[in-house]
Amino acid sequence: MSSALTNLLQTLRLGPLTPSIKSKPGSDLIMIEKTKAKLEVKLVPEITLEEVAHHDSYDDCWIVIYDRVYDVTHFLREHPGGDDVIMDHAGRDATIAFHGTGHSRHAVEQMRQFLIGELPAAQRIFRTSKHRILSSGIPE
Ligand code: HEM
Repeated sequence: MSSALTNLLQTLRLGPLTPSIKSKPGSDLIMIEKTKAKLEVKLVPEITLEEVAHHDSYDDCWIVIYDRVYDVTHFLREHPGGDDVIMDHAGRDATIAFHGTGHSRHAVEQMRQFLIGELPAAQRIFRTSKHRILSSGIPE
């Protein structure tokens, strides 16, 4: 762990991370792990809506959810809700459909592995250029 992260956690009075210790529900370690997860910001390239629109087929399927771009080509066949509902939004914004389905936290976590980019600031609806979330209920 970098000393900068150690210092930050100590400043937050969370103490140093101890990866070998298993966290128990309700323990401080859970808080430390959540803080650590928030600090791990994945840097992804900017991808415009125009570029996303080129990826609208079964063999090459990108969608936009909450201003982030996901390549779901290999997930289509595994999607519990079926491939057709995602294909309806291939190459386009699927936020309302995704949100309207009421996906579980598991689904939101699973989505992360397909992240390939985010919209440029001028095309974002939900997040500002500094990644501040503009509405509640949007996954970080
Ligand atoms: C990367 C994007 C997506 C991921 C990772 C994902 C994941 C999942 C998962 C794990 C489920 C099982 C139920 C749950 O845990 O919530 C599910 C169900 C479902 N999803 Fe998605 N999904 C994605 C995108 C979409 C989109 C764009 C739509 C568009 C409408 C959609 C529609 C549905 C529907 C209709 C169900 C079935 C709900 C039910 O039968 O109760 N999903 N999805």
